[in-house]
Amino acid sequence: MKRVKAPCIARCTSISRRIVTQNLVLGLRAIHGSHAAKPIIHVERADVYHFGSVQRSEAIFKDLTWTVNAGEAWAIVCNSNATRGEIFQMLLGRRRISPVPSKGLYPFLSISGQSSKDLEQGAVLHVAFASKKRIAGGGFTDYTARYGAMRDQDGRTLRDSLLESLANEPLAAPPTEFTPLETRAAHENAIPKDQCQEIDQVAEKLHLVPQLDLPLIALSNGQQRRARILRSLIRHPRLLLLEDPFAGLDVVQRPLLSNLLGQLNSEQDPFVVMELRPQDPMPEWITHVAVVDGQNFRLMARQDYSPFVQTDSLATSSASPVQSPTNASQEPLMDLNDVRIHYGKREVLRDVNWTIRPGDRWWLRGANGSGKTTLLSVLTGEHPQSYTQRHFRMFGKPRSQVPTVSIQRKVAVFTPEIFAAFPRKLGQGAMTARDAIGTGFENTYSYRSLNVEQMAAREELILRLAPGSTNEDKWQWSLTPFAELPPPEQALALFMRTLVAKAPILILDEVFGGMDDQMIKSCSDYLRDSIGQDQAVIFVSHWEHEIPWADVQKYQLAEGTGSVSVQK
Ligand SMILES: Nc1ncnc2c1ncn2[C@@H]1O[C@H](COP(=O)(O)OP(=O)(O)OP(=O)(O)O)[C@@H](O)[C@H]1O
Repeated sequence: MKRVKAPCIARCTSISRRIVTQNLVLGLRAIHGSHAAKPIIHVERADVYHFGSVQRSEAIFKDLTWTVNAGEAWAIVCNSNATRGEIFQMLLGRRRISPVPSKGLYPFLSISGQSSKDLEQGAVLHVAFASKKRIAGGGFTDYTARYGAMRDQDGRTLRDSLLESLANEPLAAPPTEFTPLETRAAHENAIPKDQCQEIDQVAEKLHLVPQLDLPLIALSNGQQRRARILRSLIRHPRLLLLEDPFAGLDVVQRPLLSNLLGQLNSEQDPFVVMELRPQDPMPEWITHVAVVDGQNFRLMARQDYSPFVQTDSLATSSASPVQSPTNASQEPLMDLNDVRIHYGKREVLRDVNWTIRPGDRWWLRGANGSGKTTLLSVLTGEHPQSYTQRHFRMFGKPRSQVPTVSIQRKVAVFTPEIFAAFPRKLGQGAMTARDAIGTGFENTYSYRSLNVEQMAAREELILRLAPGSTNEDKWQWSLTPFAELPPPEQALALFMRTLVAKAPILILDEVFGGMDDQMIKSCSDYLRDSIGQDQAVIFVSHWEHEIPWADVQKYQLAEGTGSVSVQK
C-alpha cells in the first residue's frame, strides 16, 4: 500500500470527524424525505434564459423537456459554440428556468431544485476544462513557473491540495434512495475513516498514484485533468457533470476513464452526465444522447445518434495532401543531441535526438506525462535547462547564444498552457480578437501597434479563417473583445495568432482540442494548403484524425522513460 505521510493522517482524522457529523445530519434528513424512485433531472416545457433577459426571443433554449432517470446514461452533444456548456450552466443554477420545475430540477435529491442549497452541499459537482471567459484581473498568468528547478518535496503536492479541498469545501451530499446500501450505511456510521486511504484508492482508479506526492504545478495537462476528476469524486457528489472529459487524454487513458465513468454511473454513485464534443467517439455505455442545435434540444436513444462528424483521418479526406519538400540538405532550424531534462533525480527526458528542418511536418506523440510539453519548452527556449544542454543548436547557433526574444519571433506557439494563460481582460485595456491575433508578431501577451504590412497580413488571415459567412461578419467578429468569445473561438483566435507572422517554426499543441468541427476543418485546410513550404510545423495531438497531413513524420516519446524513438 502507498506510503501515507504522518501529517496527512492527522489532518485526515480531523476532516473525517467533521464530515461524519455533517453526513449524519444531512443523511438522515434526506433518507426520511425520499419516496419512490424519482428522476435525477427533470425539466418540462421550460424556457431557459440568462438572468436579466426577459424576452422569449432571448431564450437560450425554448420548450426544453428533459428527464434523466436512474439506470440511464446520458451524453450531451452540442453542435453550436454559442450554447456549448449552457445546459450545465442551467443545471448549476446559473440560468433562469421558466417555469421553475415544480418538483425541483433534481427530484431525486428531495431538496428544492434550483435553489443553490443542494449545490452548496456538494450534491452536484461540475468539472469543466475549457478556460473561463475571464480570469481574476484578466492579466497574463505565467505558465513557465513549472519549468523551474522544482524538487518533488517543494510546493503544494496534489495530495495536499486534495486534503485542503476536503477541509475547506462542504462535501458529502445527503444520501438518497439511489445511494447504495453500503454507502448509505457508511454515511450513517463513521465514514470516511481515512480520507487519505480513499484518495489513494480513487487515485489508483484514475492512474494518478505516482503523481499524488508531486508538486501540483508539475502535473502534465492530462494528469491535471484527471486530478480534477479525482478532486470531485472524493467529495462524493450524487451527480457529476463532466464537460469534455476525454479532451487532452492519451489513447490509453481515454478508454480507462470512460470505463470508470460508466461503472460509476451504473452503480449510481455518482450519476454521471457528460457533455462531449461532436467529434468525440460515443462511449459504449451511453444509453441516451441529447443533441443541442441552437435553441433546440433533441433527445434520442443512443442507437439513433449518428455522429456529426466521422472520426476518419482529416488527412486522408484531403484530395491533395501537401508533401513535405525534400529538405535533407537544408540547414536545420533546431538540432538536439542527447538532450536531458531532469528535476533533481527525476529524469523527465533523456537521449533526445531530433533535427527539425524547414518544411518539416512533425507529429509529436506520447502518453500523458511522457514529456511533450517539456520538450516543446526546450524548443521555445523557455525551459531554463535549455541553456545548459551541451548539444542543442537553434537557427545555426548554440542555444546559449540565441537571445530568447529572437526565438520568440521565430517560433510561434499554441499550447493548452498559453490558451489558459492568455489575458482575458474586459473593459479598459481589453484586447479584441484582432488585437489578440496581432500579438503573434512579437509573440507577446499585450496589445502592440502594427505596421501596414502586419495589418494587411492579419486582415488576410481574418478574412480566411474567422467565423461568419460574409466579410462583414468576419470583420465584426474580429472586433469582439477576446474575453467575450466562446472558448472555441478564443482557440481559433490564438491559432491565427500563431500563423500571422509566418514564423519559421509553428508549434501547435492540442490546437484543435476546444474547436468545433467546422473550425477544425478550415484550420486543417489552411495548414495543408496555405502555410509556407519553408515553414516547419510540430503538431501535437492524442487524436490521429486531427493530423492535417497524410504524409507526416512521427516523433514518439516513450511513456515514462523519456527515451525517444523516431518513426517515419
Ligand atoms: N517541475 C517539475 N518537477 C517534477 N516533475 C515535473 C516537473 N514538471 C514536469 N514534471 C513531470 O514531467 C513529466 C512530463 O510532463 P509534460 O507536461 O512534459 O508531459 P506531456 O507529455 O506534455 O503530458 P500531457 O499529454 O498530459 O500534456 C510529467 O510526469 C510531470 O509530472
